[in-house]
Amino acid sequence: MANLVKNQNIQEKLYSEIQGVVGSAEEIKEDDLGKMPYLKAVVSKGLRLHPPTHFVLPHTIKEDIVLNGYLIPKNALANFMVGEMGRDPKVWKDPMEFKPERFSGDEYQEVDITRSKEIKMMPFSAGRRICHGLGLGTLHMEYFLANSVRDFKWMGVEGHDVDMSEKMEFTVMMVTPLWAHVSPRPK
Ligand code: HEM
Repeated sequence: MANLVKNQNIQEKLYSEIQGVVGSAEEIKEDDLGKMPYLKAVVSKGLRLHPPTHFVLPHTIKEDIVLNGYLIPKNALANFMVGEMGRDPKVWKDPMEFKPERFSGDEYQEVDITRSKEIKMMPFSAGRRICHGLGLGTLHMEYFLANSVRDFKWMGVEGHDVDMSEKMEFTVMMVTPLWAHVSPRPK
């Protein structure tokens, strides 16, 4: 939401997509979400830059392996820097830019969320221990976002610039909570 408050053009593009799919229908249904590639791109972009957790759960190495010349011994504990992966300038051009277009169309297909082809970001982790709530979590994010943007316009508040700095708590939180004027959109 912070990125949509900061980038009103992206919020409006998202609103147009939602309007194009559901018009003035009372409720946005789960089936409608599948017809909204830009919505999915906005959610993916948010997860790439701001995964709720910057680490996965620790994993135990089952046998000695050599990775990039480094020995990772059996029984070592390994973790994955999920936050850093999504911001890696070797993988992502302008990594700190919030540009959902990057995930639209063919490129969106390319960055498959289950990471079966390649791993460029892994907010839900990857492989056998991938988050069991991936489907439910994604559905909730898309459903919440689509309904929040369809029914309300989210705008910044004077004197309260959107501050994207983060702090680590149980999950990663904003240092300065988001301030926004939320006004109903015309039906
Ligand atoms: C945006 C929402 C969510 C994100 C980003 C997320 C992310 C993650 C991550 C990174 C892991 C660690 C996986 C690993 O160790 O490799 C994980 C594990 C897990 N998540 Fe989620 N999660 C989300 C929502 C949910 C929800 C809604 C549920 C349940 C309804 C859930 C259930 C689980 C479970 C059971 C595990 C443990 C999997 C295992 O160790 O085998 N998650 N999640």
